[in-house]
Amino acid sequence: MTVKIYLASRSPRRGELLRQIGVDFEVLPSDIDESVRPGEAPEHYVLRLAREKAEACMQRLQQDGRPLMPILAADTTVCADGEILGKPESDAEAHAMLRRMADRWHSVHTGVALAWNGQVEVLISSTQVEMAPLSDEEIAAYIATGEPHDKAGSYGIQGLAGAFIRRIEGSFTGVMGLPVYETAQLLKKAGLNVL
Ligand SMILES: Cc1cn([C@H]2C[C@H](O)[C@@H](COP(=O)(O)OP(=O)(O)OP(=O)(O)O)O2)c(=O)[nH]c1=O
Repeated sequence: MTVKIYLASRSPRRGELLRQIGVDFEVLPSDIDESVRPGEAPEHYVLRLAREKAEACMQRLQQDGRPLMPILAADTTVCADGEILGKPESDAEAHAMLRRMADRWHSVHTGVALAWNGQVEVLISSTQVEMAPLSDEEIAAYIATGEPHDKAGSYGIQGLAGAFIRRIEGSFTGVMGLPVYETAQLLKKAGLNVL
C-alpha cells in the first residue's frame, strides 16, 4: 500500500529517509520558535519541538482548507555534558562544538511526531556517538566544506563526518534526523503500514 502524508520539514535528509521506507509525501514546513526553555532536558525539548512542528502544520492545513492527511515532524539535537548543541551560528561556533566533541562520546536525540485524526503521537530515538580525535586543521578543513552549517552539533554523519565517527550505539537514521524505525511505528499505530 502507498502511504501519503505531509512532511512538516525543510530538511532534505528527512525527505530522503521517508522515501527510503516507501512513504509518499508532500513537504509543508512549519516555522516555530525553537528556543530552549530554561532547565529543559534535551529529550523533553526534541519531543516538544516535534509536536509543535506537527501542530503548526495542522493549523496551516486547516486555514488553507487543504486535504487532511497525516502530518509527520521531527527535531534533532546533539547533547554534550547535558548541554544542548544546536546549529552553529558561525564557523567559530562550529569549531568550538567539534573541538568539544572530538575524542569522546556524545548523545543525539531525535523526537518524531505524527498528527492524525485530532491526535499527536510522539516517540524519541536516542543514540550515543563516539567521535575520533580531530586536529584543528582537520576541523577547519571540515568546516570549509560547508557541511556543518545547517546541522545540529555542526556535523552530518551521512556525509564527510562519517570519516570521523568511530562508533554509534543506537540509530543511524535517528542521528541523521529521522529514525525510520520509530517513524514506521507511529505510522503503523495510525493504521498506515509501510510494508
Ligand atoms: C547530528 C546530525 C544532524 N543533522 C541535521 C538533521 C536536521 O536537519 C538538523 C537538525 O535541525 P532540526 O531543527 O531538527 O531540523 P531542520 O531545521 O533542519 O528542519 P525542520 O525543522 O524544517 O524539520 O541537523 C544531520 O543531517 N546529520 C547529523 O549527523
